[in-house]
Amino acid sequence: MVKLDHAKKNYSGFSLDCSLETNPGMITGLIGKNGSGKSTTFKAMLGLIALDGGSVDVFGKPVSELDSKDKQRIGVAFADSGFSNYLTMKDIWAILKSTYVDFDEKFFQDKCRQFEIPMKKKLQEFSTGMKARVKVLTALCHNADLLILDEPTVGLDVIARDEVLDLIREYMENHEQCSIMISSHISSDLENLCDDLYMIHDGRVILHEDTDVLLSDYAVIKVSETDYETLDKQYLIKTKKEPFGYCCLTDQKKFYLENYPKIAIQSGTIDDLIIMMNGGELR
Ligand SMILES: Nc1ncnc2c1ncn2[C@@H]1O[C@H](COP(=O)(O)OP(=O)(O)OP(=O)(O)O)[C@@H](O)[C@H]1O
Repeated sequence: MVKLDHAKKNYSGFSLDCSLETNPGMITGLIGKNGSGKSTTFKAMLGLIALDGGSVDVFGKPVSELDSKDKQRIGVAFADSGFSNYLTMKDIWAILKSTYVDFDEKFFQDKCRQFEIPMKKKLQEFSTGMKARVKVLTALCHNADLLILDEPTVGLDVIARDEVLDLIREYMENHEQCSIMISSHISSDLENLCDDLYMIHDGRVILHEDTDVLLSDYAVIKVSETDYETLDKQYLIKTKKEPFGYCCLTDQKKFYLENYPKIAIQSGTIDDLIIMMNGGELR
């Protein structure tokens, strides 16, 4: 549904060169630390920045050729809601209704009620959590086929984060053929939500894998210097020198469990993977 093929963007001190794709029926996550290029990637996907190279296709055509009908099929939540802080929820409701042909008024009303979003207060009086819910609701309210959600949970406490993630999950259940691209620097948010994950670092995709595979086949191996010498290194992706010896990342956990029953092998969490992929030496 979206395909970036070496989409390039150069800023002073930063360059993006990103290839990724997301398909119908899938929630695809983009993980990376601050400044790694997540928002720039999303802006490229929406044609909001001029590329310095590569291509971006959405719904099978170049993003620059999307017509207004195509754009109706996209729901977007960016860091900035795009609405003036002087608007009330009632104003926003009217704007959404006149903007989107397929605006789902009942969904919007039900969710505003569920989240106790005040209708007559100005956005500037809303809490961070309230603003985040509004942002996601505006992306989800018009039955879009493609959702692009840039850090929808940023700045939220655990409960608010769960509510937003549940909202996204529920949307996917009700729109089975839709495609969702979501970014976060909080890996646990995406671990339980996404079908596949892209890890981005310094504007480059450094890992792409199905979430299930990441959680089942990847592992962190900790070994002394002596054990490291005898370790079969063919399935190690990264190795980092530590005071105790070496910390290694593998995508073949089973192989090391079967062949080295005595060494410490931990099923990697996504955070472990990020730490290992962002440091250490590639093998
Ligand atoms: N318009 C711009 N002009 C110059 N530099 C920019 C511009 N937009 C982004 N950058 C730089 O590009 C890099 C990537 O920024 P980007 O916002 O894509 O990262 P991010 O992964 O979304 O970060 P965060 O998690 O902090 O939102 C940063 O170094 C940023 O300063």
